[in-house]
Amino acid sequence: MTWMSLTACGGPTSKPAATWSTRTASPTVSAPATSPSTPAAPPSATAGAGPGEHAPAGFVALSDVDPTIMQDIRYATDHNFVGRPIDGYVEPLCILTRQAAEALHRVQTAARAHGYGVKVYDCYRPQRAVDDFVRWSRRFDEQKTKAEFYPKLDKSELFNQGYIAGPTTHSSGSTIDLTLVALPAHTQRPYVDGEQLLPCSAPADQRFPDNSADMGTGFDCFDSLAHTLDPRITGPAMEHRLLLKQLMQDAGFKNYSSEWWHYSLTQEPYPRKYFDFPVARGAVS
Ligand SMILES: C[C@@H](N)C(=O)N[C@H](C)C(=O)O
Ligand SMILES: [Zn+2]
Repeated sequence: MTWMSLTACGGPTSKPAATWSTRTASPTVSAPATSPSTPAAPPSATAGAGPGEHAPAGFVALSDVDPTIMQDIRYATDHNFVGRPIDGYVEPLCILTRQAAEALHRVQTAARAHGYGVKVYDCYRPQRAVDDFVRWSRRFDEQKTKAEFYPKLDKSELFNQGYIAGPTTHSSGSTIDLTLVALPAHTQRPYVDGEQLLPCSAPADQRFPDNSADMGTGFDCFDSLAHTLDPRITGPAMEHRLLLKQLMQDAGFKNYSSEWWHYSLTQEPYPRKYFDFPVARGAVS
């Protein structure tokens, strides 16, 4: 994907969506809070959900709350486990409930005292994106980025083993996938669609050169090495995971033990609501 997909807020990601309006409140889908779960019965949140929907009250663009938090919104790009932009990601943008965004701003302030900044990979995730993941998981011939994101796992296991959830708490707007970046942040080279892929579970100098602190694996590495407290992760990588965990817990977030990058606000304003408005500037303007 392009260089422009990795930005600090206030950069090129924050341009307004040009083509769609804000005519209705977003529908929600209520589904059992069984995250993560299997893809057997995807919710039908997309029914009647056109591209003109607006976020409910209380959703914000993270860049409006803290423009210093870096954003690398992978599902708006080719650099993710599917290998193309995902349905519903109109723009590479982090949208969150105001409570989650303000809590993340506190994390950013605390992280700076340790010499780090926060970088988000995913924030609010529309239900239509989850439905896209489910459809993709059933097409066994599509393995474009297996070599990087799930080199040791069969694709059919990704939902079963809890690496992808449907429904997901991301759709409630208070769950974030994120990492820490040592400051000053190094420039990260762009991912080029079709480039040779390196396994996310390889040592830091042998995987995609993300500018984040070494967390022991890359983001969305569907491998047991990504389990937050996996005992094979030691030294600086485990220290980075534990620092992120402490900073996030102090701000009211809880980690998902199978993914070092996945955190949910414990006191979230929309529990078990699965929204489906698009990820686009116009949804929160
Ligand atoms: C897909 C990954 N980034 C993630 O967020 N996984 C959890 C389990 C989810 O989908 O909720
Ligand atoms: Zn997540």
